[in-house]
Amino acid sequence: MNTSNLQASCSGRELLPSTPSHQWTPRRLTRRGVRRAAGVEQLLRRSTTGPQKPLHLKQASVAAAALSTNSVSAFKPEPAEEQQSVQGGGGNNQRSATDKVGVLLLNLGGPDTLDDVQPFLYNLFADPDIIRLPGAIKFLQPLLAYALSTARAPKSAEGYASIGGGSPLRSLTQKQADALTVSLREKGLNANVYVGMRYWHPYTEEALEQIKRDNVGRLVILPLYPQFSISTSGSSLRLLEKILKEDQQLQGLRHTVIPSWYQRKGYVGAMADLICQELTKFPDPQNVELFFSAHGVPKSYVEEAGDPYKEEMEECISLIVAEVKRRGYSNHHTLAYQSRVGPVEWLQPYTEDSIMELGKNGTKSMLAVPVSFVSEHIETLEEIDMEYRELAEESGIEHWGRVPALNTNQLFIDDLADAVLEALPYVGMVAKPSDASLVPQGELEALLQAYDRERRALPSPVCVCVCVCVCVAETWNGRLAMVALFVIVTIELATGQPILRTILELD
Ligand SMILES: C=CC1=C(C)c2cc3[nH]c(cc4nc(cc5[nH]c(cc1n2)c(C)c5CCC(=O)O)C(CCC(=O)O)=C4C)c(C)c3C=C
Ligand SMILES: [Fe+2]
Repeated sequence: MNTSNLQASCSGRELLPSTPSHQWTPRRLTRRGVRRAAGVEQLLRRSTTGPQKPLHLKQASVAAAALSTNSVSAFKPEPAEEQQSVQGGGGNNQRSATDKVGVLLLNLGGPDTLDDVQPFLYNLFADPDIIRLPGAIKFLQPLLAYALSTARAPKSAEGYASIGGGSPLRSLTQKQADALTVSLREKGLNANVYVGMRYWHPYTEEALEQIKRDNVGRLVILPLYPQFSISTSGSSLRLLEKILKEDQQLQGLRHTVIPSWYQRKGYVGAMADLICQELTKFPDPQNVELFFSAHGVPKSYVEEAGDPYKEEMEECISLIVAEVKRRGYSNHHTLAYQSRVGPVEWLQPYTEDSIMELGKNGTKSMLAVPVSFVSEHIETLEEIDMEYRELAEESGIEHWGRVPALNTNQLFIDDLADAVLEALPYVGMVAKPSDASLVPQGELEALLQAYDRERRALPSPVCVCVCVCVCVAETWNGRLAMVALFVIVTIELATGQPILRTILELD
């Protein structure tokens, strides 16, 4: 496919040439294009001034939506090794015709055994996108992560023990990768699919080592989270950015990111299929509450840092509900947020409160629909299937069901394959799909910048609770907090008393 073919197949889009890694300097902008690009800057600048709608990130996903509406037939991949990619004008692109294609699936990871639970939790709490400390005490993060992971490990391990002694995430994600490889091959693309986990094996670093060994030249990066959150896809992309920057060999690797994909027809359709299948198991399918339960994030992520997660989640639910309705079910539905950690406020309503409220108001049948994750994991198998089910029964709900995770659902996997094929022409390029889609798709740094400025304003849940316990002051005194935190952790480590656990209400 040459440039003109590509532009024809992506009608309405202006494609910009590849730029040197991590520099977004669109060179072939039209006058109108320049105005539009300025618009991106304006959006980003606007976003630093306070808690507003995260338009810029919204548009990252609109860009993805625009890509995703491109039918596969518009992009006809050539057979395997003869794949032609776009000659976008950049020097690097000259190599693209026979470059090996890789797909990197990003996911959270989970402990394989009970012994892995504490070190897994350590990795999680050591992530500055999960716990943000003010600059002056950043150096304490490893110590804090150690204290928190040690305090939480027994409770977490109990949960993992109840689902078979470890997380099923590793094997399920590998199965998804295998299924995606097959689906891509059936669609004409011979690609290697890699799994890169954020907090456990196989780590993202391990995946990238393999990518180097395999001499991959074009990489499509696909976080396995349908909706974008700073704490999930954002964290993985930030790590990737760091690795790509530091590794000489990887700097030649051209890539593109699919930031979120909750709006894709295949994903929405597969979710609607599963919901309708489960509804038929109830005595009165039309009178079942559709109870969407999403993993929560601290409220400040959305309201202060501009995380688009809530907005994308709400849009996702409305698309699924509309699809379910098209199939003849007009059931009432609720969206609630689960898996809160620590004492700060998370997105509301909380799942447990909603279940009790619905029960109190006379709901007798409930179908739980997990939506923020596409594999079974501890929060579906333990939290929903055990804890919330029990709570529902205690709240007077007589009929209970749960929609299974998509795992390797064929419609879903084929849709992911289509998403990869549609993204492939954008590898190493910056795409400006339409007036409504201004955020560059091509470079990690450009994508990350879309949230980075606001992320700096992100208050840490831990910072907040330490504030409450130590100084109960209106203003944050960094030095005092640093000393206090250090003292607490030291006393806890010395005495074995769970001071932090008590403060953070981790039980
Ligand atoms: C979209 C999904 C997820 C978001 C958003 C998210 C944010 C988030 N999570 C924590 C803390 C923990 N998460 C834990 C496990 C876990 N989290 C997700 C998904 C999201 N997290 C999954 C799929 C899993 C399970 C992995 C598995 O092994 O099956 C855990 C460990 C388990 C436990 O102890 O409960 C913690 C802790 C925070 C603080 C956060 C946002 C800031
Ligand atoms: Fe989580």
